[in-house]
Amino acid sequence: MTETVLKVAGVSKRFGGLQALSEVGIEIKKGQVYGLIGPNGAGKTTFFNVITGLYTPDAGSFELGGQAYRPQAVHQVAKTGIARTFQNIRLFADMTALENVMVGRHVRTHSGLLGAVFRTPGFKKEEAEIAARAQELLDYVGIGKYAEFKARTLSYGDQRRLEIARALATDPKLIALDEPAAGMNATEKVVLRELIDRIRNDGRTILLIEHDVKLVMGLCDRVTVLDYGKQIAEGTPAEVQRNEKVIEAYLGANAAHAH
Ligand SMILES: Nc1ncnc2c1ncn2[C@@H]1O[C@H](COP(=O)(O)OP(=O)(O)OP(=O)(O)O)[C@@H](O)[C@H]1O
Repeated sequence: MTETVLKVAGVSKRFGGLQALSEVGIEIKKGQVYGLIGPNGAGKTTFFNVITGLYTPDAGSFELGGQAYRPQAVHQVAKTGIARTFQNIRLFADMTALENVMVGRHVRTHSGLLGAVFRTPGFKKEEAEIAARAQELLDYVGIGKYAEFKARTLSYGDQRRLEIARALATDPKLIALDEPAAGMNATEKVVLRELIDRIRNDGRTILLIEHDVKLVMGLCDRVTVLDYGKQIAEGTPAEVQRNEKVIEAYLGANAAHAH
């Protein structure tokens, strides 16, 4: 049996009078790409924010790599082993690409603040190792030649890849990508798809929110569909595509957009 990486059950979250999530649960196996889709406002980002510690849930149980965890704070969740990217890119704009990835790696280092302040030999050795690893990750996502460029000078697609490199730097059990294809052109999307495929084939496990249904259907092993905070379908892409509730939710959303 394949190992379960993330198992969450009964996640609920209310904002005032709005039930943003009602008892949502997913189980992601090692090596899977798991998709989270649904019309605008369905609760996808809220669900991401809950499992990564940005929002406190009203209810829910959480297990990562077979260990219960409480998603209380973003840095704790990162240490537990979930790394994420954001819908609105969050890089250190004036730091270089390499430095941005090095920051991600510091989640797993030991020298600490005093080592950094006094620049101890242990710290310097560790820094050199971190820089080398960061460069490897930049090469891996295909932007190695921009290592010394400031993050803000990179193209949109390259910034998204840089975010992925930074997430990988934490050696996560699960990498959570929040709309990685947003704002990308067709060519960039093809490259992104290849990258996500490669990350999976290298043994990583990925949770993906994505609006581009074609990308999700082509890439994901399993998909959960949310609508108004409720999980209306779960299964393989082929299964959810022919689910009546899913068809209705999307047709309804399209009809709403038309007005
Ligand atoms: N911090 C918040 N305070 C109040 N309401 C919120 C908050 N965050 C989200 N919501 C509401 O919860 C609902 C779900 O929003 P969410 O952003 O999770 O949806 P989504 O599926 O990610 O949508 P999109 O595809 O547009 O990003 C929406 O009605 C939204 O307005």
